[in-house]
This record gives sequence, C-alpha cells and structure tokens, in this order.
Amino acid sequence: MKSIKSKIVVFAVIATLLPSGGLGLLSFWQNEALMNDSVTRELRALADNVNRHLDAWLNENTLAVRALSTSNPVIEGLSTLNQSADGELARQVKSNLAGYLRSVQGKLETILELAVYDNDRQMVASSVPALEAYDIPVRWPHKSLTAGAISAPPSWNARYATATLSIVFPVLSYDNVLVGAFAVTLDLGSLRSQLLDAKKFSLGEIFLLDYEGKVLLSSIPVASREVALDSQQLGELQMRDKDSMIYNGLAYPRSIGLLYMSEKIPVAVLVERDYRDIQVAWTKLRDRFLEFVGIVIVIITAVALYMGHTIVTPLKRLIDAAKGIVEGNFETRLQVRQKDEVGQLTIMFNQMTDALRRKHAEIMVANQVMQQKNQLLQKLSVTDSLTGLYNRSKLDAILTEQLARYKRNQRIFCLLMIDVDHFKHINDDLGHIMGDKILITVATVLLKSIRTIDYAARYGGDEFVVVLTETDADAAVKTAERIRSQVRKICLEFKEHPIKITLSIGVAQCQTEDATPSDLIAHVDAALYEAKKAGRDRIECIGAITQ
Ligand SMILES: Nc1nc2c(ncn2[C@@H]2O[C@H](COP(=O)(O)OP(=O)(O)OP(=O)(O)O)[C@@H](O)[C@H]2O)c(=O)[nH]1
Repeated sequence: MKSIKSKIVVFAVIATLLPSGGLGLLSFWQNEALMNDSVTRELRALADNVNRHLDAWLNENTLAVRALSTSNPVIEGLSTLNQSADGELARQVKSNLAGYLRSVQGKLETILELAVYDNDRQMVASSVPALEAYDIPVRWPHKSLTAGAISAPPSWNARYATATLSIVFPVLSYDNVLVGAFAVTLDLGSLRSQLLDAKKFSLGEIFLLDYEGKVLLSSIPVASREVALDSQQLGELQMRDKDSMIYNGLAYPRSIGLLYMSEKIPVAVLVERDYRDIQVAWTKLRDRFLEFVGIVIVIITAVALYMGHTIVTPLKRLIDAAKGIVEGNFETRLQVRQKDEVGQLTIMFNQMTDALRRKHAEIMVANQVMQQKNQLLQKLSVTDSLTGLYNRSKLDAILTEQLARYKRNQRIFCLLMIDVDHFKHINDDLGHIMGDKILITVATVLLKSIRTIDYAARYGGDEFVVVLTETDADAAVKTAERIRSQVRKICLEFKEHPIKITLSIGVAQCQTEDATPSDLIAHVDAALYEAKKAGRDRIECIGAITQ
C-alpha cells in the first residue's frame, strides 16, 4: 500500500513536470522560431546595407566615368576621328586620347581599364595595352546616357586577379550626335572595405556571387576562385526571396542565410551566419530551463514531503491512539497542534475518546454492581434467609460432592442431624420471634463449633444438618455433644427470657451403601429418630461404622 506521503510527492512531481515540460517544449519551439526570426532580421538588415553600399559604389563610379565620357578630350578626339579616321592627325588624336586615359586612370583607384571606341565599335585608344574587346551595344538603351550599359556581367578577371565589372557609355558630340563609346573596367574588389564596414554591427558574413553562384567578392577570404554555392541551394535561396534558410553554407558547414538579387548590377548578395551559434544559444537556454525545472522539482518535492509529513504524522498518531483504544486504553489524549482539518479531526477524536471513557466507566460500574448482585443472588440461592446457613438444595450439592470424594478417595465424613426439642411448644408459648431467636442461636453455635472445612445447613423448620469432613463417628459425637451443651448454656443465659433448650442429635458416618444424599439423610434421620424415641436431649449414633 502506498503511503499518503508518497502519493502527494508523486502528484506534486507530475503536476510540476507536465505543465513545465509542456511549457518548456512550447517555449523551445517558440525560442527557436524567435531566434531564427531575429537572425533573419539581422541578415536582412545586413543584406540591405550591402545593397546600399553596392548602389552607392556603382553610382559614384558611374558618375565619375560619365564625367570622363563627356570630357572635352574624349568628345573632341572622337569627333575629329570621325571626320578623318586615317592619317597623321588620327594617330595623333589616338595617342592623345590614350595619354588622357592613362592619366585619368592613374587618379582613380577603382578603374582598371579605360577605352574609347569609334562609331564603328573599333577601339581607338585604351589606358592599358592588349585590352580585351568590350561588347559595345548597337542600339543604346535610353538610360545608358546617364547610367551606362553593362558590357558583361561581373566576373573573375584573371588578368587583374579580381572580380571586375565593365560598363560602356555612349559618347555624344556637342551637337548631340553619337560619335563613339567610352568603356571602363571597374575593380569590384574595391568594394571589400565597404563590405567590412557594412558587417561591423553584424555577425554575418557577406558574399557577392555571380549568377552561377561563384564567389566574386566576400567579407572573409575564400579557399579558391572556384568556390561556389551549390546550384540547388542557390535556386532555393532565390525562391525564398529574401527569407532565410538553413543550408551548407560558404562560410560555415551549417549556415543560416538569405539571398538578395541586386537590381542595378547582375550579382547576388548572400549573407549568412553560423547556425551552430544559434544552436549553442538554444542549448544554453534549454540547459538553463532544465536546471530551473530541476530546482523547482526539488523545491516542490521538499514542500510535498513537508505537507505529507504534516498530514501523515498526525494521522499516524491518530491510528496509534485508535489502536490503544481498541486494546482498552481509554486514557489516550492527543495534543492538538494544527488548526486545519487534521486539527479538527484530532479534537473530534479526543471528544470521542472522552465519551468512550465515560461510557466505559459507566459500564464498569454497572458491571461491578451486577457482579455484586449476582454474588448476592448466588449466596441467597444457597443460603437460608433466617439463619444464614446453607439451605437444603446447597446441602444436597455438598453431600453429592462428599459422597464422590468418599468413593474416590475413601475420605470418610459424618452427618449430624439436629432437632430442637418441643420447638412447637416454644413457638406457641413464647412466640415466633423467640422461636426465631432460638433458631439463630442454634445456627450461631453450629458455625462456631465446626471447622472451616465443615458445613452447616438448615434442613427445614427446627432441623439442622452438619457435615463434618474427614471425621469419624467418635469425633462427630464429641462435636455433637459440644453443640448440645453450648446451645443449652446460651439459652439459659438469655437476658429477657432465660430458657432451657435441649437438642436431639442423630449422628451417622457415611457408609459404602450410601449411594445418594437421600440415603445419607435417611441414615442420619434414623439416628435422630432414635434419639427422640429414647427421650430427647441426647445423641444417637446408629449404624455400623464400616470402612
Ligand atoms: N419460630 C419459628 N417457628 C418455625 C419455623 N419453621 C417451623 N417452625 C415451627 O416449628 C415447629 C416444629 O414442630 P414439630 O415439627 O412438630 O416438632 P417439635 O414441636 O419440636 O416436636 P419434637 O420434634 O417431636 O420435639 C412447628 O410448630 C413450626 O411451625 C421458623 O422459621 N420459625
């Protein structure tokens, strides 16, 4: 049987574990989602920032290149070349243009190459020799006047060992006639310091990727130029549209990141963070929570044990006290130590014990009275009311027992049958009260004359029987003689009315043929009869004394 205490503890632990476990799981999921959200927001802000830097870089360089494309040496040079493409003048113009481009390029760090093309899309001058040809559009888009046209998407340029971007601008004469094109190759690597600036307040890493996922530029060094994002992951990131996902990243084996497609330059901005950092934070949170739940369970268990103790201990005292009552100890009284239900139960228990004690005492008194009455009744049932001697029915029982002893052990005994002579006359002459007094006197003498092992009984009227155990006929006769003389003596000494009282006494010793008390009585009655017949006031012992 499980104790109340252990039941309370089990309940308390379950009652703590279930809600805290449920809340814990819920909060783990929520925290994970919140952390992912928060990291996504941070990465989004970082990507926005990178995009702004990218746009600013492009604007700044576009403005600078546009200024160059609209500079006098370029417009005038190209206008002159359009008028005379050959000859000394043309060579001179080309040479001047090349010198101009070299001098300008030297002043701008971002620019790797500058080139000028004529209307036939033939390069007429460049800042560096052996330049690769630019893709000059046949039809210029309208915005190319201000923003230029991208000649080729950004890519790795082995010659300069950096990612580059080439832009071409149309060159118009002063009277707005297309006279050629101005091409520039920009060093994307010059953006790196700005990328590092952008990630100052973020733990994320930045990658500029081409449309195939190859890394053009990054905030951390990459192992090789061929490092690229898996095409499937690239596709998934594009599909997510600025929303984060967890994947095998470029910076970390397990990354959380998102992808922005730049609107002005055909590059993708990838920002990513180490997902293990988030897991570590999450694990820390989980460990804190488990510690907290552990402490709560210990406290709850301690409180439950204390509560169980406060309930079980008084209950045990009540059980012990109840056991005591079952065993008859009504003196138990419990101390009331609490004011709660257990305290009330203890008060009720004490009241119940008091009531039981009172009832028990009453029952004990009633029992005692009844026992006394029973003893009295028992005594009365075997006693003669006038003389206090045994009555006739008790005499029968005594004789039956003595006969049995005699038959069993040959323990002899004698009977005396005593009769007051002429008692009728005494009654008639002196009245019944005097008659009673004489009967009581005879009884008193009988009791005084016999031993504690002998018996005296009133047989009826003025007749008495004495049973002398372990006594033979000689000794019985002597006792009878003593009784006779003693009664005479006492009655002669009555103060109010001295009287001569004589007794006739028959004596008989038990014999083997005495089978019943009636046989014995008949035997001794015969002896008494002989005494009466012989003149009264005498003792007669009849029958052979046989052993
Ligand atoms: N006072 C008194 N008298 C009793 C009591 N019981 C019996 N008696 C009387 O005792 C008397 C007995 O008389 P009997 O049996 O004739 O014997 P007796 O007069 O002694 O004659 P013997 O025995 O031949 O000498 C009767 O008169 C009874 O009424 C008693 O309790 N008190």
